[in-house]
Amino acid sequence: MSKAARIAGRRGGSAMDGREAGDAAMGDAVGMGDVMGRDGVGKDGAVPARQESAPISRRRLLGTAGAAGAAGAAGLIAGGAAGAGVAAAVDAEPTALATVGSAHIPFEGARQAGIVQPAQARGHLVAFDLVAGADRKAAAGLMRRWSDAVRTMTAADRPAAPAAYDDQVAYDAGPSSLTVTFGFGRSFFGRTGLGAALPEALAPLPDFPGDRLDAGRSNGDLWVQVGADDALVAFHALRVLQKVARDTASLRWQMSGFNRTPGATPHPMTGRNLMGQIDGTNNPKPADPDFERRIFVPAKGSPEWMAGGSYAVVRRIRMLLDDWDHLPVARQEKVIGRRKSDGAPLSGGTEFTPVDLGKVHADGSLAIAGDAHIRVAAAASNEGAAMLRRAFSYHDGIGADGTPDAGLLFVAWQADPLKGFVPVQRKLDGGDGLSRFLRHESSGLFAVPGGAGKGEYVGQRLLEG
Ligand SMILES: C=CC1=C(C)c2cc3[nH]c(cc4nc(cc5[nH]c(cc1n2)c(C)c5CCC(=O)O)C(CCC(=O)O)=C4C)c(C)c3C=C
Ligand SMILES: [Fe+2]
Repeated sequence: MSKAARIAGRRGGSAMDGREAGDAAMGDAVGMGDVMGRDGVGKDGAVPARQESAPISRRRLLGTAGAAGAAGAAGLIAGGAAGAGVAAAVDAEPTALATVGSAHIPFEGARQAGIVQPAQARGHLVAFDLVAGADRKAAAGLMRRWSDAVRTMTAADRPAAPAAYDDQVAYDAGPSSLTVTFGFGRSFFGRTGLGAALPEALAPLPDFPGDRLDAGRSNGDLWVQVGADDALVAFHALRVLQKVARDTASLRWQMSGFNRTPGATPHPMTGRNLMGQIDGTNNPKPADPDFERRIFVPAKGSPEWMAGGSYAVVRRIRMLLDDWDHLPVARQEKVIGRRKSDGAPLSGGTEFTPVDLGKVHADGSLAIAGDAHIRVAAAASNEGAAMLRRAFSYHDGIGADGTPDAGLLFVAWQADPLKGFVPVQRKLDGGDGLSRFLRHESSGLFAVPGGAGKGEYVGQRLLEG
């Protein structure tokens, strides 16, 4: 193991990065206690940047973050070359770069990782189909091999001897908040003879009139979500999973995305999407009394094997960025219902001020327009329907039409898609001012079971039940 990795490893344990506040608020959700020590909760319900277990002031952490790429790398390289004196200096002056690498999210738990934790800087969404002849037993073997590989890759300490399939791409890096989340698509159940265990909630999503879906990039037998705060760590995890799947499942589609790098902003804040909006503010919060019920299948839920699980709706949503960019900022704000600069609702206040959908101006006009995205999407407009949004942006160059092939890899989590994504998207499809600037290009719905315990694999209750 390299000196850099050892230094990062020593600082590892329960360390976590200085993630954006909105994300952190979400990350403070269920199960975060098993991720790391928690900081206090701010007055807006957001939590400040998480800190290392080693004493390091938040100011210093953030102050070094911007320069971390240069200073941190220089320090680590120097540590490798010049011996103990420099290594001691690196130890005494930890950098934010080392903090990002050593952040560790456990694989094992009642819930799978990658749902309530903040979305990482890098993400890959991938679907696989079982190869011809791969039956339930083969699928169980794959889920065990996948789970064991992820258990190793997400561990705080890397094994001294890498597994045979490990190409060592991420050898020098810490776990970097790596999470891997597994789901089953509707077609999986027919292929494995598990039709009796098919959840009702996996009924195909309705056709929305505005959809422009590419079937080849939609659905799939198995879904894998990889997230990490380091690009090589994320690539490595995906590559290992693909190698491990060989002979049992083949790639159906793959999409790669990104978010802001932890520590890139001078203070923690909710991230922005590629339209420039602060996105994620009004996600359900774990402190909400109905958070659990809305996002996770209850212990006594149906089917039994989905207890502690959730349903992921995955949509590749292209943003028509050239059209959007032509809109003056005031019009853009009207389309969303929030100010672009700071995410404050147009009904007044600051980012986390509750939205007042009833507010009218002196001239009688609505402060938040009738077709504003946050009005049409609000739980209050959809009989309480709610979902946890955890997205990655994507940019795959310029499309055939000469405009950016860019947008949002939108992932919505809920206990029941019929009480989350479906009613909201039905309404957005017809009545959302934002929909003129979006194109839904692919879609998937996946049953994501609860997490694996010690020695277990994800999906064991389904495959061996
Ligand atoms: C079907 C559900 C949703 C889709 C699809 C969707 C796409 C989408 N949204 C944005 C940008 C923003 N969305 C915001 C809020 C928001 N969006 C949804 C649902 C969908 N969005 C909900 C339920 C909410 C919360 C509404 C509320 O109760 O206030 C916001 C505002 C900030 C925030 O609260 O997150 C933005 C900005 C884009 C760009 C997009 C497709 C690419
Ligand atoms: Fe939205």
